[in-house]
Amino acid sequence: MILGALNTLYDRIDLQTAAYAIPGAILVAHLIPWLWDPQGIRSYPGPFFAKFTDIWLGYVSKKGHRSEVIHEVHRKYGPIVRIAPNHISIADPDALAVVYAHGNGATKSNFYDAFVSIRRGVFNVRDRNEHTRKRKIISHIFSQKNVMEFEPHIRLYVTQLLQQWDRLFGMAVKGMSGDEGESGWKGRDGRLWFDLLPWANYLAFDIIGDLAFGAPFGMIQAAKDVALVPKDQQSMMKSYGKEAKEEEMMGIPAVKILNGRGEFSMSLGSLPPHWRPVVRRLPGWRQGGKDVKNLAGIAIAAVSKRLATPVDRTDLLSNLQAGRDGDGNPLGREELTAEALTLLIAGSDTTSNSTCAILYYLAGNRYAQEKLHKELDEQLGTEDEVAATEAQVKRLPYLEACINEGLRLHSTSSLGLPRLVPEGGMTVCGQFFPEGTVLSVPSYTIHRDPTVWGEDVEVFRPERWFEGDQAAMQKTFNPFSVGPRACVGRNLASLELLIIIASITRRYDFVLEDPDQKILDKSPPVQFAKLIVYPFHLLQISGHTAILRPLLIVLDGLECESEDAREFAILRAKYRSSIPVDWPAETDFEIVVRAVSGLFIFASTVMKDIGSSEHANPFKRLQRHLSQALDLFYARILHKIPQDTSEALCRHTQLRLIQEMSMRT
Ligand code: HEM
Repeated sequence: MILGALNTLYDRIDLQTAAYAIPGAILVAHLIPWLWDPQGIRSYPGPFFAKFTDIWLGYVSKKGHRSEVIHEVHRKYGPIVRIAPNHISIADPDALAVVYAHGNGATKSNFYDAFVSIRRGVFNVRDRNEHTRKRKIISHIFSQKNVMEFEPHIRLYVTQLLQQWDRLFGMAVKGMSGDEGESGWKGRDGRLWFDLLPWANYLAFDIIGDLAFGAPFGMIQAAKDVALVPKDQQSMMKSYGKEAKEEEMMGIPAVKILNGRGEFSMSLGSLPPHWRPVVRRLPGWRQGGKDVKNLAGIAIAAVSKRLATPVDRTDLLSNLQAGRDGDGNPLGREELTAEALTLLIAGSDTTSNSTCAILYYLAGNRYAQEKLHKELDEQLGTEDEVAATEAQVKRLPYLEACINEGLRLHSTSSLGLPRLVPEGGMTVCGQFFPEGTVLSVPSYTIHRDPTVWGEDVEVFRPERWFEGDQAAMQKTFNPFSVGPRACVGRNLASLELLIIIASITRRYDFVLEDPDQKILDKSPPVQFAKLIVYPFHLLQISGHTAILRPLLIVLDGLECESEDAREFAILRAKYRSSIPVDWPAETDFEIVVRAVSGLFIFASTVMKDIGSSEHANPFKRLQRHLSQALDLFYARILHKIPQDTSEALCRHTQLRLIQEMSMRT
């Protein structure tokens, strides 16, 4: 019947009429709501197309730079802008406490429907009562006490990761290269070069796999993005408790799929719900739909494996199983799987992207990285434990400032999280918004508000966390969101970041391959940085702390006014942490002589050690530092001793040092 009607219509309408009628109808369909203006928001400025259609926001989201574009829109039009026909973005820190407040009646908007797979989980459930029930079960899992029990597991995987890097480093300094990690690794200039993002993903997936399902995905050990999914998801869910056969499973790239799914859901969620079934079938979107399904498969396989082989410890899944709904009933298998999937998604790429962002900024900022090295060396001591412990990292102000500064510049959820105004409307920053309006506060933009953070908002400068208006900064800093839908895994995420960043920075020095390379603010971000990694704990390696004494005296003599000297101040502090504190401060001639000879002995001894070990590369760094130290030493100290003596001393020391070094290189 419908076909018949369409045929009749087709016969009656000629192509020319259709060419006018179709765009005309589309225009009218968009113009009427704008003229009618049911929410009374027509007066708010914003991009022209965004006033009439959701396509603008959908397009911007699909392109992957939503937060940056919205930021530019705010710079152009001011703090309150219309970014879709029914969506107002408010870039004002004061709005956070209203839009996301406890008890304000606002719910998540239909944006979150695009993130549902299997069934709604705590992240994408929109009904308030349903959310309260789920949240009660889940927040218990993430109590500070429970999170502390996870600490050894986090450290285990950080250790595995660093052992892998050490192994690759050993080969890289011999000039080798390999294909472990998504884009492989190579040795160049005696250093190890690789892309950090895949490794950060392996780490995050293995940690969350262990915490959630009692076993890691094994990505670090395999150095590969791979997870098992069932070929038939439904039947596997029905047979939970039975061990799956090998032929029922297949391997898929989990990280790739997670990223694809994030991009897909983000852009689909920005479109009106009635368009989504059509749009998801379009060529650029079909793969995203498959990713959503495959991702669910990862959770199904992991839950199935875990239920078939129970582990003798508490993990998130056992906590979920112990949870009860309002009537005292346990979660059904679908709900259990949906929540496990939520934790897998929420706890993996968030942590890995944050890790990458923080290390990216540290890699691009020598001063901050050295300062962090210093704090870690001083506080963590000289023990050669690979992964730092919670007790070691919990009160390190500079480490915390580096993490906060990284999260300020690069929050993984930097877009404004959309909330639906409840019955009765909502007044935000003096403006009234009626029921049904969608409001959001973009973290990306408020994290760059110069009135809060200062004029250098784009600069990674951890020091800002010790200056300025602390209350304003704390109020504006929003990486984990606020209110009833704030991140439930925040305690866990913070602990992970502290241990990961401390352990990596303490052990390695890293730089960007291309210093001008910008971090991309895609959500989720794509790969952005290469790291150079090499162990810097020369002194711990050498174990010759006694010989360090004269070296310190030399370094102590240096004044710290120039950039070079600042680096030496950091170096000195680092070395000092390995040495007994009862040192004479004098720099008389005797001591200078001892210092220079000590420097020489130190250098040659360390070089002997290093030269005979596989760590040939740190030697180069030491060599650079020592020759710089000597240059500065000559320039600034030697004028204090008789010239002929100093010249003889210089020549003698320099010559022997150079000879020794050239023998070793
Ligand atoms: C650096 C790491 C992390 C960041 C930056 C982060 C950030 C956030 C943000 C901004 C939200 C609010 C999302 C929204 O309203 O749409 C959120 C929610 C959530 N996060 Fe995290 N998160 C991190 C790590 C984790 C971890 C490790 C877990 C657990 C394993 C986790 C579990 C959750 C859950 C379950 C929710 C939904 C809470 C609810 O709606 O009640 N997150 N997270």
